[in-house]
Amino acid sequence: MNQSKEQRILNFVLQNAVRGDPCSVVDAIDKYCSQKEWAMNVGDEKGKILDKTVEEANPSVALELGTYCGYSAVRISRLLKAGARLLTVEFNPEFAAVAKQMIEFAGVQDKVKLLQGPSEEIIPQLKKKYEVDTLDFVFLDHWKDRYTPDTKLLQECNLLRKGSILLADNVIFPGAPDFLNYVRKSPHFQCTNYPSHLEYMQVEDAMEKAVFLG
Ligand SMILES: Cc1ccc(Cc2cc(O)c(O)c(C(=O)NC/C=C/[C@H]3O[C@@H](n4cnc5c(N)ncnc54)[C@H](O)[C@@H]3O)c2)cc1
Ligand SMILES: [Mg+2]
Repeated sequence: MNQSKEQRILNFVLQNAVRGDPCSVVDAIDKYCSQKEWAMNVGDEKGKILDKTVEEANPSVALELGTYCGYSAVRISRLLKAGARLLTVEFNPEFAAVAKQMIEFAGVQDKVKLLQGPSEEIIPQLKKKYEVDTLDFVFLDHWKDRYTPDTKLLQECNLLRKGSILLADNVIFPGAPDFLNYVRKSPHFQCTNYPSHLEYMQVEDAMEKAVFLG
């Protein structure tokens, strides 16, 4: 059975990155996906915006929606302080299997918990099953039409506190117009837009930061 693109990306990392070195894993994925096969990782240009936002949040508990191959899970977790953790949600079993190996190779498995399943089912379980009180940082990078319902779900489940930072990828391309409309119109969020480009391309894209005001 021939390999998937995601397995080819993982193999390139296993052969070209340094075990236990998250930066070398991130660089290897960017190298492969910019030179060989495009893939929907957040990439290095938007990755730098992600880094700055994670450093601003300095989260004890972070959530990622849409693990895919684990690029941003490795990128985020390499910046977490001792004892902090990232919960990352992925419902495609093939992608979850690749991401699990990516996370272990990078050596960040003690900081990252990969939750396999749909975000709409997992979010309501975070408090009781995963011992979350509130989330300090949330990275949204899953199906774009899930950004708004899942943001509302995070609010309904009391998972956000004053100062919780949401960061959404792709608000220009592929676009998340209803999400932008929702957070920018809501009195509960203070929003900032960060223009950038689609990963590995010269296409306009942007990230949106939405700070929960309580
Ligand atoms: C053809 C084409 C390709 C790429 C683009 C440009 C482009 C650029 C980008 O940066 C992109 O992030 C995207 C994009 O579509 N991302 C969707 C990412 C989904 C991942 O998350 C998983 N997932 C999706 N919904 C859920 C859910 N509820 N619960 C749990 N996991 C979920 C999936 O299983 C995937 O692992 C697209 C435009 C057009
Ligand atoms: Mg994306």
